[in-house]
Amino acid sequence: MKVVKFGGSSLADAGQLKKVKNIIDLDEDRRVVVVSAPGKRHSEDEKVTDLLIALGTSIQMHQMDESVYKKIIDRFQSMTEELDLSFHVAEQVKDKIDEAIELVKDGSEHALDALKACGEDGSAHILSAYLQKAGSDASYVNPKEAGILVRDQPGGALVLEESFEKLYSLRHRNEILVIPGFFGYTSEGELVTFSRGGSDITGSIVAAGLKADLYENFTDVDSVYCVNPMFVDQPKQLTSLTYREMRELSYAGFSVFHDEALIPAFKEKIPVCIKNTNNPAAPGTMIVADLPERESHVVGIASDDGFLNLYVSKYLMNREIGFGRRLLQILEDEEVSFEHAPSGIDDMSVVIREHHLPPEKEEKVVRRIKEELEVDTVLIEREMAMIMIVGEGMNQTIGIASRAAAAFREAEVNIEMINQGSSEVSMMFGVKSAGLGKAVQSLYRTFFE
Ligand SMILES: Nc1ncnc2c1ncn2[C@@H]1O[C@H](COP(=O)(O)OP(=O)(O)O)[C@@H](O)[C@H]1O
Ligand SMILES: N[C@@H](CC(=O)OP(=O)(O)O)C(=O)O
Repeated sequence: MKVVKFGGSSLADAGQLKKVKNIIDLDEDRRVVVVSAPGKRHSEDEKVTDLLIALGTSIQMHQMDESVYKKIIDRFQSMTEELDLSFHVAEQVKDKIDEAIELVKDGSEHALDALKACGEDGSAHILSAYLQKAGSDASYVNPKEAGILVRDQPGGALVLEESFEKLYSLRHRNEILVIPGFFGYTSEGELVTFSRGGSDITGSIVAAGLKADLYENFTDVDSVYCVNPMFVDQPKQLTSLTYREMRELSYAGFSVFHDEALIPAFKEKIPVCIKNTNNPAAPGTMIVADLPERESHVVGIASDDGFLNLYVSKYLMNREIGFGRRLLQILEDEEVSFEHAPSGIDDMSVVIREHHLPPEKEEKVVRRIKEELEVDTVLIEREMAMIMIVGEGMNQTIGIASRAAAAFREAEVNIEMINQGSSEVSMMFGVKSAGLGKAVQSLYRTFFE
């Protein structure tokens, strides 16, 4: 049995839904389908999830944006009309959106998540109705009925272990099951969404729970490329990757697959295949537990910007037991999560995503570090980018760091920070955001051309 997930780009309009149906029809093992909210139809378009968030925010500010509401309703309505579905389907989707709007107006804690989830829920209602109309035995299955139980963390749900056993009982159902992605329910019955892009997580949880033979993730590219196609035209396609490589690459910027989505599939050793809805015949990228040793140890270069470096120095820091713990404790107290923390003899850097330390928090964090740790210097450098080169066996291979350093030199980009060691499959470089594109292109030439 295969669990198939279709991303927002695969559900953007009626034409895309027809392709989705054809893909399901092509393989009778594709019995469980997880769907995202309608995504962008063209580069200037808006994702339904973004529209729902904008709508929810406007309601919270007591100025419901009617034009956004209309855009959302129109998106779903035009799909149901083009697919020639009963008007009841569009009504059902609209009723759920209206119900969630009332919750936001009442100011209830989980209301924004309930509204955000309407995109995926609408897609699932429409796809299941469309499959039924075409004569398939298909049902809509709500994540509550499926048994997707999560920890109560609005916008950042984490799956609970008991979900997997409950999901297994879905194996007894013979029809095609269509499950909306992106959300689950707490044990108290509250709807909570995963982080953005979280339908990939639902797909992985469902595949793990059902002990599927394969988790197919359909998107809008033929494969995972060795570098974000935003930086390099037609980069090399990757036919296979290990779970560890893909997790590092997606965490560091390969947005094609959510980094948290690897873990459930990995635990059950379910292979993941990334495929293209617009070209389903292409083999895609397989993500598996182990691979035979490859000729080139670097398989991918991921990158992301929007980081800052919190730099702290203090003479004889190396002699002060507990310094690192106390620095990180201040960040924990102020609810600031960090990404990396490379250290020297008398100094330490903490790399943080910029949005986790907004200027209003920065002032307090810096003051506490100065007062409580009595440091010599504390500096915050914003507009930083991180580049991660990834590959199994890379860290046992001599010369990778020197080739990377030469690539940075050729691009005339200064390396602000290097971190290698903790992860056996990656090496991280910090650079100023302005040099990111040039550095990634130069690394691509060095390792892939
Ligand atoms: N290394 C990469 N390989 C392939 N695609 C990538 C990579 N890095 C970023 N992407 C982007 O990810 C996009 C697909 O992810 P996403 O937009 O979330 O799709 P979906 O709508 O299917 O969920 C691609 O169109 C591409 O622009
Ligand atoms: N619709 C949600 C969840 C998701 O997974 O979407 P997509 O498949 O379009 O990345 C979001 O935009 O975050």
